[in-house]
Amino acid sequence: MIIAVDGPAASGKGTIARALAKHYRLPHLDTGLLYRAVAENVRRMELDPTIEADAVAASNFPDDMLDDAALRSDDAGQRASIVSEHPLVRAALLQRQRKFANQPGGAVLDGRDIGTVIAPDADAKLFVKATPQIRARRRHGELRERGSTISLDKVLADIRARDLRDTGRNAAPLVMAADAGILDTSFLSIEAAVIRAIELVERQLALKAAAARGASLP
Ligand SMILES: Nc1ncnc2c1ncn2[C@@H]1O[C@H](COP(=O)(O)OP(=O)(O)OP(=O)(O)O)[C@@H](O)[C@H]1O
Ligand SMILES: Nc1ccn([C@@H]2O[C@H](COP(=O)(O)O)[C@@H](O)[C@H]2O)c(=O)n1
Repeated sequence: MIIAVDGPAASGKGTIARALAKHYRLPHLDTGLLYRAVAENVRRMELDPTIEADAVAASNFPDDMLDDAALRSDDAGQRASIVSEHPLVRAALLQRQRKFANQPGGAVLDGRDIGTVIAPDADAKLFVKATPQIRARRRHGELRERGSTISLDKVLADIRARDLRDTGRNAAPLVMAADAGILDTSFLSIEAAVIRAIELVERQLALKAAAARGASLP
């Protein structure tokens, strides 16, 4: 079974995807980390993230780079959204994500284009959202806990800038798949959001099973 979880920055999609992976005993891939690794590699190689050839040259990073704490910074997220605009960078990361999604038994992947590009035939799709202010507050708290002194205003401005780039780019923009279930986590606790996510997945699985039998659900 493949579960696709998409949504904007800090909407809670990673939290939901990890919980679904645990619930259904599936492996999980946070695809944002791949773009963050390219961005971090660009920085280390002293290349320019806005130049496609530079970003492509940095797309071949070692696997253990995905565990690097540097990838979790606000800056790395911003730079990731710059390198992710390049079609050739997206192409360089495509097979790795598809291979993960199509492994025997299935997987849960979260990102921006999982339900639309990476796994358009996923068994269940969620689009996780929350208001920019709530996302900024959550991300700010998380960064402060990790020792960052970044202000809430800066986190909110960065989230808005990232939303604009992610939804406005030509290559695989952030857009909800037509067959995704919407999960607005703005006023849900993590526990309530996870329960709702499982309900949405179960509903989609039941609808697909009924369709396969030629029946319909109430
Ligand atoms: N429903 C919720 N209520 C309160 N806090 C939440 C909720 N969901 C997630 N969080 C917190 O918000 C922060 C961002 O969540 P998470 O990392 O899951 O978002 P994300 O969409 O995966 O972010 P990114 O786009 O950066 O990968 C984390 O600190 C997480 O614990
Ligand atoms: N499938 C994806 C995943 C991520 N991106 C880009 O990477 C940036 C960082 O992602 P996070 O999930 O870690 O916030 C994000 O802003 C996107 O630009 C992507 O394009 N496609």
